[in-house]
Amino acid sequence: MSKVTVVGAGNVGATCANVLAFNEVADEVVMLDVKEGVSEGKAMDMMQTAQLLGFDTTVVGCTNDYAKTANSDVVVITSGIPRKPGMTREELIGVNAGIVKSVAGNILKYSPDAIIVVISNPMDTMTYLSLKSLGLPKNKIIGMGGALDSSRFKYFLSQALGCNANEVEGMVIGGHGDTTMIPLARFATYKGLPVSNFLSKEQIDEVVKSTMVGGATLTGLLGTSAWYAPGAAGAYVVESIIKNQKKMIPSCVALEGEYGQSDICIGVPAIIGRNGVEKIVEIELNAEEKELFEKSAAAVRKTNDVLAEMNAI
Ligand SMILES: NC(=O)c1ccc[n+]([C@@H]2O[C@H](COP(=O)([O-])OP(=O)(O)OC[C@H]3O[C@@H](n4cnc5c(N)ncnc54)[C@H](O)[C@@H]3O)[C@@H](O)[C@H]2O)c1
Ligand SMILES: O=C(O)C[C@H](O)C(=O)O
Repeated sequence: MSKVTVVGAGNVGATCANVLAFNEVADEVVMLDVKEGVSEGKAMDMMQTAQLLGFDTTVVGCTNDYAKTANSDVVVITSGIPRKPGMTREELIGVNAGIVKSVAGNILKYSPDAIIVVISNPMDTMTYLSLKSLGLPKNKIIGMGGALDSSRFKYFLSQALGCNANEVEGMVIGGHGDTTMIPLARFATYKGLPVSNFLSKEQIDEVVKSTMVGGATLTGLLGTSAWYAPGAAGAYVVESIIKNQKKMIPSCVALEGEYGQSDICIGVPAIIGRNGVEKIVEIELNAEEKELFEKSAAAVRKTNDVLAEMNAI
């Protein structure tokens, strides 16, 4: 019997729960929100698709009732405010730090063994906050950003290549921010061949730029931030945990010396399985990529420093 809780039944949380149910990733999916009746309503709506779509997962909604989340194997935290056009993710820290900290504490009371997947923004800092405030082993806290950013990278590459996105491989590491993401173009491939065989430097630079502001572009179009790919990316990480798939997923994890960094949570390739972060994969970065990674880590640290100023850690 596997159980996943999604906290925050807004755009991202409900989409994540829907994908988890549709793909029968877990036997039970619980959605929890502070808004009276919203989780219950969305859960009922999803359950009314079960016969149409043919899934057997049970979806349960609740209003702030953490007892219903008890003994979850994985808990996904999406609670908090999204940005509006023109804002950065970092500007959300003032409101979201308090929400994420209290949610994470409540979750731990009922599911002490759960693996926690943090989605709320600014995600790298919210992951660091969860790690520091919960005192859990570092393998149990995973920030989701790299799965989404890599998916966007592959999308933009496929558009430039004029090919099927499923034939493209690529990874984005670093922070989940408009200026901190590092799409690793040097390692990106189309059918196993370096994309530089097919695209000019200018085209690749354009893809990198579009990827980095992928979230901001959608926020401009939608008036709030995106949810289909973010929700699906959250479910993709959860599936690798629940089914012990041990996929290599660029994820925000605690570093202790890897990539020359310590006391930080930031995006690097990691093997994600039943124990959460099973292994951090160290890839050989060149001088330019190393410099970008150091700059990205410095920016993430600067946002983490705000947590102390707020007395959140
Ligand atoms: N890491 C990523 O890749 C990524 C991707 C997309 C969105 N996000 C972030 O995810 C968060 C949610 O985005 P969204 O579009 O779903 O927003 P949303 O406003 O649609 O949903 C957020 C939900 O959280 C709920 N909530 C607020 N406080 C709560 C609490 N204490 N307990 C439980 N629920 C609470 C709200 O009632 C709301 O329903 C934002 O911070 C956004 O920036 C991150
Ligand atoms: O862009 C945002 O603020 C939401 C999210 O981090 C995203 O990348 O879609």
